[in-house]
Parts: sequence; C-alpha cells; structure tokens
Amino acid sequence: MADQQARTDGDRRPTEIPVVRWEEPPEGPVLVLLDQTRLPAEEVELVCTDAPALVEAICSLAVRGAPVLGIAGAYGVALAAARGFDVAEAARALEGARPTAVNLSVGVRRAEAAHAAALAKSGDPEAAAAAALVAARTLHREDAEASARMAAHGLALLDELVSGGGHRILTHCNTGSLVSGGEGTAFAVALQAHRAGRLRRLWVDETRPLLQGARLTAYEAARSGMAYTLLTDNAAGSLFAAGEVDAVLIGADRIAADGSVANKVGSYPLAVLARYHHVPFIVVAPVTTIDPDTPDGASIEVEQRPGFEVTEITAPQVPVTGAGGGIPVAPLGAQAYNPAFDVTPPELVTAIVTEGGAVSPVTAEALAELCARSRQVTIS
Ligand SMILES: CSC[C@@H](O)[C@@H](O)C(=O)COP(=O)(O)O
Repeated sequence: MADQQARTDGDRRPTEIPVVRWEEPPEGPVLVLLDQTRLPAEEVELVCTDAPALVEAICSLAVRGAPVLGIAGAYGVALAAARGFDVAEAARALEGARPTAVNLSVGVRRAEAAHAAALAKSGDPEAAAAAALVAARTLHREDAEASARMAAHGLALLDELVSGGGHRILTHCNTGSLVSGGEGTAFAVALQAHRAGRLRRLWVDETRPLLQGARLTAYEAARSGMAYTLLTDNAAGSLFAAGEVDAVLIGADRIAADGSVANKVGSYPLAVLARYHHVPFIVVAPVTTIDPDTPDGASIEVEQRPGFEVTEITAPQVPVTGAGGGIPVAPLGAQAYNPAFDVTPPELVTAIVTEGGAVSPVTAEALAELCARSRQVTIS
C-alpha cells in the first residue's frame, strides 16, 4: 500500500532531497519516496508499506534512474522481510518491475542474499530482516561515495578532452541526485564543473516522452544555480551544427560486457551526432551498471512503455482528459512506438567513467579489467 503526504520542510538544494528514506513509525517500517512524477510542480512523498506499492512506484516512475532503482529495490526486500512477507516473492516482483536498469536486480539480489545468509546462520527472521536492511543501507552509502568519485574522474577527463574557457555540456534524461544516493552520475560531473567555475552551459534535452530533462534535470540545475538551457530533443542537431557543444555526458541503465550502453531513448542519436561533429560522448555510471552477464547490445532487453505516453501529454500540472490520464495530442487509436531506452554501440562511446576510473577506448577487455579491479577493492 502507498500513501501520499505533502512535504513541509521547504526549499532545499537537490543534494539534500531524500529521494529514498527508510522510516520506522510505531505502525511498522515504511519506505518513503519523493514522488518524481509530481516534480517540478510539487514535492510529494509516497509512503510504501509493502513491496507491491514499491513495484507500482517503480513502474509509474515515481522512483526512477538506474542507481536509485537499485537502492529502492534493496530497501524493498528489507521492507518485505521486516513486515513478514515472502521475501523471494517480493524480490522477484521488484526485479521484474523494469527490465533494462540492471542496478535494480543488483540491489534486490544483494539484500536478498544478505537476508538468506543471516537466516541460514541464525534461523531468526528478525535478524535476517535486519541484515537485509544493513545491505540496503550499505548500498545507499556506497552509491553516494561512488557518485563523488565519478564526479571527480569525470571532470578530470573533461578538462583533458575539452580545451578552452569552460565546458558546454549537453545531457539527456535525468542523472542527478534524484537518481542516486549522492549527486548522481553524468549530472554530478556537470555539477562538479559548475562548482569549479568551469561549466559554461548545461544544455538540457527535454527528453520526450516523459520529460525527465525538462521536469527533473532543469529543476536540479536551477536549484544548483547552474547556467542551463532547455532544448527539445530534436533541436540537438542544430546545436551541434552551431558548434555549441563541447561534450555529451549521459548516464546508463545497463552496460553490456562489450561496452554497448543502454540509456534513455534519444541517447544513441546524440552519440551519432557527437561522432559526426567530433565531440566526445561520455557515459558516466557506477561499476554496478556494467553487466558481465549481458554479452552485447543486442542482448539487452529494452523496456517498452505504453503508447499513451506518446499519444498524450501527461504532466502533474495539466487537467486529465485522455484514456492514459493526459491530454491527447494524436488521433484516438493512434499506435505509438515507445521504447524507454536505446543502445549505443561501444565504437561511438568516447569513454565510460566509473568510480573506479575511466575506460577509453571502450573495449570488452578494459571493462572486464575494471570490473575485476573494483571487485577486489570491494572484497579487501
Ligand atoms: C544515472 S541515471 C542513468 C539512467 O538511469 C538515466 O539516464 C535514464 O535513462 C533513466 O530513465 P528512466 O526511464 O527515467 O528511469
């Protein structure tokens, strides 16, 4: 079950917005989410008391973006355990909520494994639930740390690749503190550049059809005091042609072993444009987004979303009239092609920046070596 509650704690910088929060009121533990479908109009929190409510929040994109999906998924397992539900059943439902972002299943499985190990050791469901919660909290903290390291590595790479007086960065979708335990992935790099006085402009793709750029990235950029300009996705070509873009920075939902990058639909056309215009195309993602079990781009399952997201405009501020809950912008019954993501082949990616450093050129060998190195650091 999910409940909505209005926030009362006023204006905060994006880095201080608790996107996912575990609480333990007397009625029992809950997972509190900042409902991203309502931004930027209002900050409303969604209170989940069980895994099905969290699944619903994930499917509706109330909580979204690869790293935070992993964190929320891990807390979802902890919630199921703490409330005495079937943990395996909750884990499978959470994992299946969105297929492309690999971090979701990484987070769910990590908490589930911690729960199973504690149960096997102690036979005590309460101890097992506590272990799942520790796993979720650890993942949450690790993501914040990874975010800070990605920002530093990313800015160092930008400084190396882009000469001149300040960076003009084009970004797509939303990759800031709304998707992370910290300040995000690609957006965190732009924020770091801004703080260092080296961001000339952040170009923000609106990101049709659900406007994660217009609603969320512009919201975060404005609150951070960055110089930003919003553009429609199809204005990117003329922006490149005018020589206004120094680098493209995007996040990733899954990186296959060969370096193919699945990210918000519209990323691949930007990579093609960037190559044609000799502009670096940089992907910023935690190591957990690299999936050694997915060999190549063709093996990545791309989530298909409902057609009404294209045939209707939905936004929290507009009145509801269409069947999907929005304003119709196409004839009734129009069919829509609505993949949530596209896949950029490794040869179009200049570099992949992770908390463990940057890989450039992007090859299967270099990614495997990075993953092995990161695993060693985690274990030791
Ligand atoms: C660091 S976030 C990386 C990606 O998850 C992000 O770019 C993205 O595509 C999110 O898509 P969304 O459908 O809004 O969850």
